Amino acid sequence: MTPSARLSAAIEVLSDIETRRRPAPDALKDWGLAHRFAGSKDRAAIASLVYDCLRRRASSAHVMGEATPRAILLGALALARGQSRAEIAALCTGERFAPEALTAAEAKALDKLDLSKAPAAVAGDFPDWLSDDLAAAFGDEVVAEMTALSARAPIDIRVNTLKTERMRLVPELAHLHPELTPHAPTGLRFGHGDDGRGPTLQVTPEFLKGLFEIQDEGSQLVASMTGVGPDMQVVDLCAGGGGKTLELAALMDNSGQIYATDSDARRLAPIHDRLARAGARNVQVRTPKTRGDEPLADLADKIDLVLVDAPCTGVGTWRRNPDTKWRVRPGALDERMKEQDFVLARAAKLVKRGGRIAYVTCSVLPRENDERVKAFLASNPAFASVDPQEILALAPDTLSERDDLVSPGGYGIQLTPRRTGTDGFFLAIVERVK
Ligand SMILES: C[S@@+](CC[C@H](N)C(=O)[O-])C[C@H]1O[C@@H](n2cnc3c(N)ncnc32)[C@H](O)[C@@H]1O
Repeated sequence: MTPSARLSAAIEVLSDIETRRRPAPDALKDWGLAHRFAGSKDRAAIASLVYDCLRRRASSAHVMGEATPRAILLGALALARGQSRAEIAALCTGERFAPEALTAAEAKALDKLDLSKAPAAVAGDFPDWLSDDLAAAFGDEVVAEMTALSARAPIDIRVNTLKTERMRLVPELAHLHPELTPHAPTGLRFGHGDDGRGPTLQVTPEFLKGLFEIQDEGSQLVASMTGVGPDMQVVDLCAGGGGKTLELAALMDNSGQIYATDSDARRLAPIHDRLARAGARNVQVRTPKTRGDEPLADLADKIDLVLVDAPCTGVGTWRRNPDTKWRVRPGALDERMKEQDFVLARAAKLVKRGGRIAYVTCSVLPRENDERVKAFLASNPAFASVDPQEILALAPDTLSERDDLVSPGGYGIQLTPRRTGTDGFFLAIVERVK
């Protein structure tokens, strides 16, 4: 397919997403099935275009003066990809499979790209109903922060120190052009090609041998800033597929004991293969037998550190999942907050005196972050908040002096794409003092 034909395909997929309110992955899959001539490179390039459009949906519609799929695509080529009006005009020729030529009004809009009068939710590309939450998180910086959260994310990996070292893996992956992550000491970063595709790391022999995991640098950092260390008794209470469990095992150098569980046995299932591949040997997986089963009852009052990698809206991962930002509803936030309170209460039962709970979300919303910690402390007088400065002291040198990372409510640390070049992650630590 020509680059122009890919634009037409992206417009088709966007129309499907808009008119039938479909999740982007489903619409893209259906398009691929209906257009079997399109190769994998075409499909990836079209997906990348569609995701760029979703990243900048509101601002693109604003600069173009209308919210049609075509207008959003044209605006996103300029705003997300930095293409000039002339470059866009050269693709939109109206010939064969190319989109129609630019109208005079479209050409003018692309020359101006005027966002000066756009409200914050439009300029920062987020749903209007989150305006108050995001203003509470970022104040005057909301547009700058949310624009950074609307950009494309790099692909990060965590080198598995149970099997190798970062500088040993670099030459093995040299053909994929890795760079060192700026902060995480065992991370490597990969960029995207011009068509928006990143390297397919999962098929490399190094991945299959368990030498690395795909994990955003922010996720790597928060796990390392929990203060986890060798010989501890640790619970990973919301282990999911085990992304952070694997990192905890590496940080503990396979010593001590990690108990990994999740209320959803299906989400937990892949952890077994991942642990085996990574060579993690200090992890006991506790799978709930029935809904509401407590597979950790024997661990009450025994644990040094409980990691609560809580279910959340995932606002901090919008760079990777731009579709979800237009789909998340207020009811979902309310639901996640209830779950967060529930898992924190569950964690409290496990911690021994002097032990800690590390509360993590991939969100930037104070209602899921500082406010949950505050509510927890109000109903659990045996716990006290650990000073964020103490958490920062556990961070790599590049971050340990960064007072700007303290969260707006003062209970934890907030990473964001703009501040740290990572996904948006929150970490707070509470200690059982009585
Ligand atoms: C952010 S995800 C975990 C991601 C995982 N830690 C990782 O690094 O790959 C949150 C998880 O919390 C789980 N969860 C939700 N409610 C829970 C509860 N009450 N107890 C334990 N896990 C829960 C969800 O099933 C989901 O897998």
